[in-house]
Amino acid sequence: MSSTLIVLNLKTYLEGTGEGAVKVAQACKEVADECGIEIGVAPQFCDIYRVASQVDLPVYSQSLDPVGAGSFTGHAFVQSIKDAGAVGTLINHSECRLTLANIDASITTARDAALKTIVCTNNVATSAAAAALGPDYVAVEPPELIGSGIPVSKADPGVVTGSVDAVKRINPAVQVLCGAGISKGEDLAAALELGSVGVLLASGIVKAADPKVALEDLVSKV
Ligand SMILES: O=C[C@H](O)COP(=O)(O)O
Repeated sequence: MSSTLIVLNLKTYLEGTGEGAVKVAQACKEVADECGIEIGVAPQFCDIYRVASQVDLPVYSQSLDPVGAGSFTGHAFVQSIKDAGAVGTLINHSECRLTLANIDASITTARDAALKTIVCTNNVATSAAAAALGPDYVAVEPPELIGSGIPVSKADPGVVTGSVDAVKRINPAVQVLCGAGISKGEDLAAALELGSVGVLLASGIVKAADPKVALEDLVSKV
């Protein structure tokens, strides 16, 4: 496996009782095995167990709450997420924003449970701030490009290179992903050329007529 990472966020695109998530995860696994690039998937909370127990690939939670065991209602508890089979979590996705203090607490909560952390950011300044908190990855995604089909690597390359430079300066152990509008092989290739180690993406693959064909295109130029 290369050190490139692709994380496919299923958001709330798929209805049903998890069969759709398993099917897309299976496509991710097959393409990952074919191309040697790590591909993870972030399903709905209630699908984590089903996906992780049926498909051998890295499963991420779409978020978590920094609460422990006990008197907490309506929260995404880290131990349940981990026991369901997740290996990591997104934090502060632009569709699930947190305060700085909660980002910090979520990273600590995930790290204490040995879950990998991907903190989403919206610009260079927030990428720098996130890097200071020491997650495994910062994923920079300009919100206006999310779901647009216009790839960040083409529309706003500066936010990727700026985030890579800022993160490297502040905490070289943190790796940078980028996302928003990524769907094609040329988008992933450009993202890597800009210095990121991979991509966080969703609609271009999940909404494709055939997600496996879309994934094969995505990895075709690296
Ligand atoms: O989590 C994924 C990002 O929000 C990107 O979404 P998108 O690929 O649909 O633009």
